[in-house]
Amino acid sequence: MIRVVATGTFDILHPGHLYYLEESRRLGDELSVIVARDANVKHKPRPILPEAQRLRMVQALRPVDHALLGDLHDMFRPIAEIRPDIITLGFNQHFDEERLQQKLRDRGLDADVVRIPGYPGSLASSSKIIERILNTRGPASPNGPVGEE
Ligand SMILES: Cc1cc2nc3c(=O)[nH]c(=O)nc-3n(C[C@H](O)[C@H](O)[C@H](O)COP(=O)(O)O)c2cc1C
Ligand SMILES: Nc1ncnc2c1ncn2[C@@H]1O[C@H](COP(=O)(O)OP(=O)(O)OP(=O)(O)O)[C@@H](O)[C@H]1O
Repeated sequence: MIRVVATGTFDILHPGHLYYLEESRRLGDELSVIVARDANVKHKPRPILPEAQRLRMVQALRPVDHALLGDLHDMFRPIAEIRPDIITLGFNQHFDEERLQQKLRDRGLDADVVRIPGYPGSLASSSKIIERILNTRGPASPNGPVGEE
């Protein structure tokens, strides 16, 4: 039984998320997904959707066997509980594979870290979808919010 763990924020789902999770699941027999806590998303604007909603949607995706909210303080705690054989990183996740692998070893965890490539498409990105909404429906757009002068 090969256990795989994937991680991410998953704010506003798109085909890039699905591709990352499908490719992660293909590497093993069981895929667990750790969804980032609202309070821990500090490297970019806070998610639009609250963590419980992001979790519920990830849980419903076909490649996903289990989904859980991450720990608030220690990112290695869920990993220590799941004990995966493989941890996948998405193409734009800001972790260095070797440093992460070393930190895992330091904690007595011997998962392999595998980088999954990107899925093409200008709207395969939560931030690009938000940008498009603002450009096409925001107050300054030609189709700005209905009912506003
Ligand atoms: C091995 C690993 C474990 C993680 N565990 C947690 C966690 O327990 N709690 C959490 O809030 N974020 C955790 N994260 C971070 C997020 O799930 C996510 O990867 C990070 O916020 C980068 O988000 P993005 O790629 O969605 O932008 C973990 C990331 C990795 C690589
Ligand atoms: N187009 C894509 N192709 C492959 N993997 C992707 C793609 N978009 C996101 N992922 C992966 O899905 C996981 C969750 O991504 P995340 O929630 O950061 O979405 P995002 O669309 O990259 O967000 P943002 O645009 O705000 O950076 C990460 O591992 C990320 O690398």
